[in-house]
Amino acid sequence: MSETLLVIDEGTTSTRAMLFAADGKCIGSQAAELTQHYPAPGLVEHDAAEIWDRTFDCTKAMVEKAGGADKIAAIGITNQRETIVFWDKTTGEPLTPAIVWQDRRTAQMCRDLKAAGHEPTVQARTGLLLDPYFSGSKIGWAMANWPQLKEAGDRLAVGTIDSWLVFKLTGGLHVTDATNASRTALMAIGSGHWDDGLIDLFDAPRAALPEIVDCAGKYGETTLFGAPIPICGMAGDQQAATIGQACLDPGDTKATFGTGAFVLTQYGAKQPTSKNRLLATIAWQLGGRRAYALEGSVFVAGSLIQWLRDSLKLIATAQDTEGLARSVADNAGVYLVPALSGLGAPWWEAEARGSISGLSFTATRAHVVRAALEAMAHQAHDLKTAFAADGADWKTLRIDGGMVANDWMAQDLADMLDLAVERPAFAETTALGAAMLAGVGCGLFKDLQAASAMRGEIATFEPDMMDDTRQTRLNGWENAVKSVVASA
Ligand SMILES: Nc1ncnc2c1ncn2[C@@H]1O[C@H](COP(=O)(O)OP(=O)(O)O)[C@@H](O)[C@H]1O
Ligand SMILES: O=P(O)(O)OC[C@H](O)CO
Repeated sequence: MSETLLVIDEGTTSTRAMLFAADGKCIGSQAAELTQHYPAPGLVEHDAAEIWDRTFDCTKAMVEKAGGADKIAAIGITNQRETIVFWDKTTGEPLTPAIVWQDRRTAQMCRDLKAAGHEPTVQARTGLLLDPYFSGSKIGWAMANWPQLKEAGDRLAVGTIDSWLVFKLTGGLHVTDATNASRTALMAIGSGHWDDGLIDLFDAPRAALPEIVDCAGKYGETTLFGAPIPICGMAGDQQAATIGQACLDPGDTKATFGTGAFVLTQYGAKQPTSKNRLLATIAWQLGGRRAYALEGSVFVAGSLIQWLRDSLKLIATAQDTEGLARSVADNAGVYLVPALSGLGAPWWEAEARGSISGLSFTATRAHVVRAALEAMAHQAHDLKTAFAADGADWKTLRIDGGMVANDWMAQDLADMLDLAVERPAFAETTALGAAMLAGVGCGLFKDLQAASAMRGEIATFEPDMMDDTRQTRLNGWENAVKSVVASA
């Protein structure tokens, strides 16, 4: 049997296909950018047809690189979560733009549902909060505002990106994995089934929803690339990174700094309940058994660096941030609160907007850029406090994502969190986690523990900061957050 695993990693800003050997070595990668559509302030859309076309091209390139479809043991899929696609089951064509996880169009709907007292029920059943981030309100909004969806009748299919890609790859299979389903606000995470009460609350079309399946197994196969290739692994990208970082034991914690930043602490078989506005989510489901995680979702991380580059033109490339941060001794009192699309955990203030404060004539471009990078550790510190209050103390933090190539930022995280921060030499942990799941699903590995041998070398950043320096920073951050968040 071939031991090569092909991963499709469909992220917010790009889609890629990668090839992995069973020892975790990455033997090929092909990526393509995705167009971000911003039709109005707060609205973010993708073209699902473009997502499929780019994904198909990247996958085809990797099948060719492997030497043909028969050289591939299995496909694993991982994806941006919560983003919702509507398509026609008979034509396989999207019926509307995809509404992206960052989209805030349902802020009012969520406020109204909250005012009507629904949040405690939503939180108890789904582990989530009433926020436009999750798919449920997006689905309800689309059903009410895009008439072609009701007109499609029983031809209508709804799903997150995993569902959409599996449908296209297999030519009709309509499934979603439990981790992606756990982000819709329509699934009861205790049972792993769609919840009729939540479906009614958001006015979602029950018959158009996919079947919920495990994160590993033989779901179906694709014949689009010559010989059939089985699809054997599926998980949302943050859950896949949790697996790729081998966070398999309760307490193990990872933080991914990509477009946003997402911290997940492995919780084991018991469903967590947060009293500190963190999320309870499914880490994976295997053999019908669920492992849970506590999650802190931060909406703006790498996108802040892109904004400094593209809108403020303070830097030419994201890499420039490291040299600029190092070029000054401290932040000169400048703090940046990156609430450019509201604040996520632990504040959940959809209406909050960003700030740069503490400016004096001493402040330079380097101080503002440094303040932007420091904001990552400040946000992580807020999460660490919230996780600890929920009984989940971090012992170390395993980091990944595009931003952590920045050594200065990795060290600042260790310093501000006062924790050892571990960075794998191979940073594509999301894809690695999907490869591990596909390996389990096709029988290459007996379980995730065995698959975790795919994880490679780790570099450790040890904390090296005086307590009073850390405290000064935290005080400055707290004041800056208070000025943009009513509840702080
Ligand atoms: N050296 C760097 N320092 C800071 N940020 C960086 C650096 N390199 C890349 N980034 C940021 O990382 C992000 C890309 O990370 P990635 O994990 O690929 O994102 P996603 O999976 O969300 O599309 C970009 O927003 C970019 O600005
Ligand atoms: O595509 P990413 O890596 O920014 O991840 C997006 C998250 O899944 C949103 O919840």
